[in-house]
Amino acid sequence: MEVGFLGLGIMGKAMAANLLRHGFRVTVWNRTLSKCDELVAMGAAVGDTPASVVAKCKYTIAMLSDPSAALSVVFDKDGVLEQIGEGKGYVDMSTVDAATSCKISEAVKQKGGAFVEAPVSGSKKPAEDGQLVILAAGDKALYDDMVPAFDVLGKKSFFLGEMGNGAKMKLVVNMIMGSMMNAFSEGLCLADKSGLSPQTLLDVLDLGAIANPMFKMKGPSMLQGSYNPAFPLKHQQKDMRLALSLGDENAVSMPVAAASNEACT
Ligand SMILES: NC(=O)C1=CN([C@@H]2O[C@H](COP(=O)(O)OP(=O)(O)OC[C@H]3O[C@@H](n4cnc5c(N)ncnc54)[C@H](OP(=O)(O)O)[C@@H]3O)[C@@H](O)[C@H]2O)C=CC1
Ligand SMILES: O=CCCC(=O)O
Repeated sequence: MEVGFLGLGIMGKAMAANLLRHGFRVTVWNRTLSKCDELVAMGAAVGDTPASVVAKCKYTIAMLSDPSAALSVVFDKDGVLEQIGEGKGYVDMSTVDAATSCKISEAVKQKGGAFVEAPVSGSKKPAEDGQLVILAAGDKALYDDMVPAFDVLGKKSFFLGEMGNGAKMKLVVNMIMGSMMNAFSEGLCLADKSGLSPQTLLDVLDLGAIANPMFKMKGPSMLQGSYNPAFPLKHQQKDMRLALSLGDENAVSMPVAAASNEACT
């Protein structure tokens, strides 16, 4: 199966590498083209523009920072829209809002192409290990075509129905995660400043009802003050902001998320 891959950041690089390791023919593109070099060394081809990748590949995946980047890659000069068409599919796995997904979907469909939004839960290591959770929505036929790729990229894929449901599910998940991480950070600080051992707190939490893989993974690094980004704070804050907008659209009061968003800013 030949796949185009647009966006080789923390996630995209790991995901494209995974596809290559599993025998997919992959043509990559990144705004900063030099980031393609590592994937080329693994056997990837390179496209000069998003349009050239879409022209070459029946299916193209994108993994980009935010709504602005996702829209730019589709609508700008040399973008996806210049080459998408009948028989081609575009899959955006970035974390964006539903309105962005729907705008891309309408434009791709007008050109005769098919579109699936498929944001993911799971960070850098799950991306490297093919253990992401894929939250897809949109064109069911394209989703079905992409299952072999999704099965390599993730441990579970959900098809959530109409366009926008993938984006909304992802934003709800990351709103909860951002709120949890704020409480976790405050708890570690309170333990430390009140004379308790933060390590003992990690041990207690890991044995109790609120034990979870994220605290177990992030806790030790936080105690060591090691913050090598797996999920950049700018993206978590983007997600909190988009989730709060989703709350506003649905008249849902979210004071915890609002406070957490302020802490991310
Ligand atoms: N990191 C994580 O743990 C997770 C991240 N996500 C989501 O996945 C997406 C990618 O995240 P991540 O890989 O961490 O982010 P990075 O910041 O590492 O990479 C962002 C990518 O987007 C590209 N980009 C940014 N702006 C533009 C633009 N205007 N035009 C074209 N390309 C652009 C960057 O290109 P360049 O290299 O040129 O800057 C890069 O390839 C985000 O939506 C994020 O919220 C989802 C799950 C987990
Ligand atoms: O969007 C990124 C979330 C990171 C994770 O799910 O661990």
